[in-house]
Amino acid sequence: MEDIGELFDGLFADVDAVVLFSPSGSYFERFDDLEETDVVVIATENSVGADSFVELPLDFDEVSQRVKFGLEGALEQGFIDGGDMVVCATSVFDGTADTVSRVRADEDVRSGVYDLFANSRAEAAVIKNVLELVVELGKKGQKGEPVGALFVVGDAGKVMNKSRPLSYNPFEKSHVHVGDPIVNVMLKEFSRLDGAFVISDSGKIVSAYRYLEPSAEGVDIPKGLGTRHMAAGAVTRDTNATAIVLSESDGLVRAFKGGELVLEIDPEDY
Ligand SMILES: Nc1ncnc2c1ncn2[C@@H]1O[C@H](COP(=O)(O)OP(=O)(O)OP(=O)(O)O)[C@@H](O)[C@H]1O
Ligand SMILES: [Mn+2]
Repeated sequence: MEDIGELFDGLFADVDAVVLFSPSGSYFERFDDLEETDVVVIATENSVGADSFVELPLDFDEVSQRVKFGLEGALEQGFIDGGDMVVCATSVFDGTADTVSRVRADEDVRSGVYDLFANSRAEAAVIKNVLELVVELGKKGQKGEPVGALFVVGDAGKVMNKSRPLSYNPFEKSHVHVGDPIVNVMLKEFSRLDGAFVISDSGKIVSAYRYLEPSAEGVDIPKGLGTRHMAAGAVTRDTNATAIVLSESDGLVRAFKGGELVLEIDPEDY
């Protein structure tokens, strides 16, 4: 009779690399001297001191997103090669490695989500701060009401040139940055009004209430999304900005880069 290990042998056959998501130190050490198989660690911090390390900007709740982010990062940093067979160990339940996925790291896994953090014009921490703010706004709404919001992050000069004010800019001449708790309260308050927020590469709030007027020619966003999302997609094709959008109608948070939808998350999962 076969034992369970043999039955699952196929999962581990011909593996080029093992990817460990947020491993404990002792768990990591057991893998570290594997022969012929590379070990890559993906976590918010490299607390185990791995040589091959990809930084996770947030704990993706959905495993497929976590794995995509990790594999894109590992490909980008050259820890694995396109076409490699990879086994990922991650946690779905209580923080210990309880789930294994076998994935081929080809171009199909590239959704652009790693690229969003690592290769946006804006600093990765700024993207992360905006994403956190938008997720929080999506969870709680504003005064209990669902609210929509559009943040255009990075390449602010060009974004300002492709937009016009809908009202006076409350951030005119101020030097405040996203991520500051008081500023985040203000941003949430202003999100009830129309238009987009424009944020610089370093996180400075350049403007609220901007009406974006990018050329939407050739922008291909999923059907069913309205003008806010169209403007978000289009402005990221017309400039080097990244757009992060909270939908008032379906409550999801989406990010666009290079004219494409690269991330879609449900704030309730975070
Ligand atoms: N070009 C634009 N620039 C800035 N803001 C815009 C633009 N177009 C729409 N918006 C904002 O988006 C809001 C919602 O518009 P609309 O319902 O068409 O978008 P949507 O993509 O369906 O978004 P939602 O899912 O939040 O409803 C508008 O009230 C406006 O504040
Ligand atoms: Mn709408």
